Amino acid sequence: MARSKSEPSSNSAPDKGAANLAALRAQIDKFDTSILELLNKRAAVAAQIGKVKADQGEVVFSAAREEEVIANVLAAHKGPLAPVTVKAIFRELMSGSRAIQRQQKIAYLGPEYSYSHLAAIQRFGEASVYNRTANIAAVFEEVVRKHADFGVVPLENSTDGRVVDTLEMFMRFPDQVQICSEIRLRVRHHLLANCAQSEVRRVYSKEQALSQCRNWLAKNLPQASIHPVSSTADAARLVQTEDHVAAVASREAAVRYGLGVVAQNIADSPFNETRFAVIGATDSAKTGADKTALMFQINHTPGALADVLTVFKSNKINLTWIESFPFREAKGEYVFFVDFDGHRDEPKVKRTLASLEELCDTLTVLGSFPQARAEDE
Ligand SMILES: O=C(O)C(=O)C[C@]1(C(=O)O)C=C[C@@H](O)C=C1
Repeated sequence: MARSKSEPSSNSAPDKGAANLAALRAQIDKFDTSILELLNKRAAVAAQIGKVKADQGEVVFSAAREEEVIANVLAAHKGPLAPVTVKAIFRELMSGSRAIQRQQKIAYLGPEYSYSHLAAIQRFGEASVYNRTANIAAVFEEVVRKHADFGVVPLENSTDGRVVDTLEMFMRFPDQVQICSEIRLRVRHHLLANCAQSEVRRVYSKEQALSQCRNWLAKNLPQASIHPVSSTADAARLVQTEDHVAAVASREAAVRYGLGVVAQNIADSPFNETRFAVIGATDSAKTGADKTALMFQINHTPGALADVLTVFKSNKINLTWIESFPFREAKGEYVFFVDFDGHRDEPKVKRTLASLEELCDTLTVLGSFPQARAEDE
């Protein structure tokens, strides 16, 4: 039968396109097989490293080595993949290596899909086991009792400042945990609901998240009442059970609880980041781009803090964080928390610590650890 003019012939453009697509996909399939083979070869080497570490009584997670791996691959990377993608792939690979060596248990402040949980997943990947706790004290207790290998605790938020519960626990367990890694998590608040924005009558979230979105909520949801709850993830859970309600929470919480993202990035300040500490039994080896965290007390005399700061200045040490915190056991006394650039194994840091020992009533090195990159660095 004669082909009508409108019928595509076998070598028409759509057919060519389909053949092209099939050929390109065949190339991808071939690459995937080669990549998989290489990934499993890498994992087999990681398994051997695991045996060496077990023989030497070394811990599985090496924050310093993981930073080195990421730095190496980013330095060799030429695109077209985005660097964040490369970073995520290699973080996940190392999560898989650790799981082969010995599955790591990570304690975090719950519930699931809280920002602490997201920070923990960012550092430890999908192949770790996560234990959620009801409060920050319990994260420390899990690590101290060795029920968890590591704990993830929030230190400070760019809008709300320090996290009091965490600082208090460092005071309560001064020599029993060490900071081995830090995590910088961009906090992105969204309005989650299963109804239209105009139908929302109540908004739930954690106090801090509500305060970080106060102007947006007043302008865009004037009809809704605001209700603080224990966490952003809990707020998302509540939206599942009530009508005409919304939560301020993460995109991950929307996925977990099957909610729509009604409005994106609703925080009043465009930059919102929380810095977390990873606590464990030991701190981290030197990488060349490290930080050290200290906690100290000084006597109550004029100029005592200035003397301490002079020690940092004369050793050319850059402070990155300082907090004073009232000491519950003695009225009017303060404990200071300081972070600075450098590792406690560097000579100038050793000199600084020796001078501080002389000046301070108590001095605790909370740990040296690699400086965290921002999420998009
Ligand atoms: O180099 C090591 O110590 C390893 O165990 C290997 C490896 C990796 O997969 O590259 C895995 C886990 C460590 O935290 C660091 C790196």
